[in-house]
Amino acid sequence: MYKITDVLISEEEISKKVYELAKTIEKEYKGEEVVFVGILKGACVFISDIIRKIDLDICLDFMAVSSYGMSTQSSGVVRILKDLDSDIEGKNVIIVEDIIDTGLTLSYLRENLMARNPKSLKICTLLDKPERRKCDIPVDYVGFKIPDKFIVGYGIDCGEKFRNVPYIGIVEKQD
Ligand SMILES: O=P(O)(O)OC[C@H]1O[C@H](OP(=O)(O)OP(=O)(O)O)[C@H](O)[C@@H]1O
Ligand code: HPA
Repeated sequence: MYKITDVLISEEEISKKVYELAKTIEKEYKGEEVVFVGILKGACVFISDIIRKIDLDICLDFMAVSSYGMSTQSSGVVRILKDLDSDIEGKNVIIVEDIIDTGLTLSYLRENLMARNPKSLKICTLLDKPERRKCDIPVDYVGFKIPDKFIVGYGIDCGEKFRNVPYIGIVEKQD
């Protein structure tokens, strides 16, 4: 059984960072349309919060992928469970992720979306765990760099639990 043993990032810190990221993106895309692609399920809370702070013409779309299943280890195999509803050819696209860990999910998604010929493709993640990276991936907007701990909350799960926790917590296995 997994339990939250510590708070890593508080609700207030998240909210401040989400606002900062939103304003950076808003400035960089002034006068342009942007398609925000949320990666389900983990990014559902982050994308809902960030788009409401961005004053631009935006479209919202989602992809659902899974590489962790019910475990705390990436399977390394990324499965698309739901594809985009819209065509992104010629569009500015920002992939919105909750966390980059090994980088395998984003590396697969980036290649997959680049093949659809967007005008531009950038990556925005709330959390980045650089110590665990298995492949190089350019990340344009990062909220927090975090240590190599398994974390949950703010949309992020462990075995489908803890997504509704409003802060980022560290989980550990308890007997
Ligand atoms: O960098 P990586 O090691 O590939 O890990 C990052 C991915 O893992 C999590 O998704 P998960 O497969 O757990 O699905 P979920 O978002 O539905 O929880 C997370 O939301 C990222 O998409
Ligand atoms: O630390 C994590 N927690 C939950 N899901 C994850 N997927 C990749 N890393 C993590």
